[in-house]
Amino acid sequence: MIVIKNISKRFGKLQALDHLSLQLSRGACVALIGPNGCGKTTLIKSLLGMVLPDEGSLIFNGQDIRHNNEYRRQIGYMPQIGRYPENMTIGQVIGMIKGIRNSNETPDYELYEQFGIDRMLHKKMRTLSGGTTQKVSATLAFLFHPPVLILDEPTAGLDPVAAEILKAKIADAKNKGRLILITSHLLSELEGMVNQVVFMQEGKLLLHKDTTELKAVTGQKTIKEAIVHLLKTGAK
Ligand SMILES: Nc1ncnc2c1ncn2[C@@H]1O[C@H](COP(=O)(O)OP(=O)(O)OP(=O)(O)O)[C@@H](O)[C@H]1O
Repeated sequence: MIVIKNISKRFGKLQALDHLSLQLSRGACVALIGPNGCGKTTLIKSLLGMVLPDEGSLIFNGQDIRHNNEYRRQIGYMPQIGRYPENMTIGQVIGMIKGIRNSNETPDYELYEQFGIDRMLHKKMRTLSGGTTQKVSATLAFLFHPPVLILDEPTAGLDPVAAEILKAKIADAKNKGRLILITSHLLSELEGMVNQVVFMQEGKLLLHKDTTELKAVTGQKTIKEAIVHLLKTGAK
């Protein structure tokens, strides 16, 4: 579904992505992990067309994304920090996004209902807490039934009840065969949610493995233990 071929991106002297290749298929729920500054967000932004790689190509459903903007309609994106027009209310933001989308399809209002967004529609974006902004971002990411979801630290800042609601929604999307890419530093949160791990370091892909295989080759029980083991032994 997504084929990343040998992409590199420099910011001045800094090599944020370094000849990275990766294939992601439908039904995969992938944890994108690695130390701060290793290039995870740059990779995500490249997939979204927000960062232009210096070299390499990104193929979405067989088409190079440079020649086709339409592919973006198929991706639901939840940014780490959602930025919205601050004087608009939640209701106006949701209405605006639906207007831009201009689709006859019935939106997915499950998160909207579960997060109680209907009771907060009048609130201005600038007055929202970080967690409420995250709820709006999550609602928008899932609103149009996207076959691909890119979630940047999705549960960071959410209260435990909201985090469980979102995790159940991610599990449901996974069961429906969507492709889901999640970045998180909370490795224990990813346990039971993801079925593949992509580990990046200094802009390079260090490993891409099924979670069962990762645990088997490292002899560890959890993703967290397996990654710590790999980092200590330097093995791949
Ligand atoms: N627009 C930019 N201009 C200059 N440098 C940038 C820019 N965007 C990212 N970088 C640099 O590229 C490197 C990779 O950043 P990126 O945000 O992709 O890392 P990350 O893995 O998402 O980090 P974190 O885990 O902290 O979110 C960092 O050193 C960052 O400072």
